[in-house]
Amino acid sequence: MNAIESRLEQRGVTLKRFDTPLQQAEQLAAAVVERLNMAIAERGQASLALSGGRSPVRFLDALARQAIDWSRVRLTLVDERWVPESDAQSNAALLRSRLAAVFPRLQWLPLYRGVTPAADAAQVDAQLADWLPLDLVVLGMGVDGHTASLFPHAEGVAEWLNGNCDAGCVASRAADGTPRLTLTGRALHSARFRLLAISGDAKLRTLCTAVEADQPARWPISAFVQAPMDIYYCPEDGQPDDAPV
Ligand SMILES: O=C1O[C@H](COP(=O)(O)O)[C@@H](O)[C@H](O)[C@H]1O
Repeated sequence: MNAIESRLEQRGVTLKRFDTPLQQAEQLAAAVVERLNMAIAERGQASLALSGGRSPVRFLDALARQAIDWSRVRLTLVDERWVPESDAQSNAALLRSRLAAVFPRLQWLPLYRGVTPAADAAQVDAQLADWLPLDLVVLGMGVDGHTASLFPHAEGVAEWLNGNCDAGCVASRAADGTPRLTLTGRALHSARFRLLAISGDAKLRTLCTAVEADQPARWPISAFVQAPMDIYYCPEDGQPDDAPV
């Protein structure tokens, strides 16, 4: 076992390595469905929060192929760019297009509402309260160590990373200052299970640094790398040909 695996083991987290992006995507989709089916069997429905960005395309395509009672699944995002779905940056648009085969059957809670970032976050927060604890959260991570839209050293981030944060959804900003909406520690820590998907050497190095440093305000991902969580890692960061750029 190498250094990162043993560090993660101390936190009760398992790192699963995959040789190809396709294997990683398919195994991640299978793990999601297993968790959703467990929740449906126990409580009659399942709640899921997914990440956006560039990385999840293959995973979303694999998820859309899964046979599960999608009408019992409540879906939201862990974060959103404050843009309408017509914008290429929209995480909601990514989910709607890659999950097109199952999307009409899901119960969908969008983050962007088009009022103001703060008003949208307050509206989502009120609706999300009924969904907590989420059954499953699938996180991604940027090379800078951000996860969801919880960015290093952002104003408010130390509080938002905390499980006792007042709100489950807040208005945040990306490193370039653009407005975002993000779930906070209140929603992400209380999830019954978390999966983290990362690809490429650079992200694995970030994860190692984040876990080693354990300074959540600098490396927001480190706040969530704790049980219950599995990490799905592939050294290759390949996107399918039809992935949005
Ligand atoms: O801004 C975002 O970044 C992270 C990582 O995105 P990726 O493009 O490197 O995959 C993502 O998890 C988050 O949902 C997204 O809005």
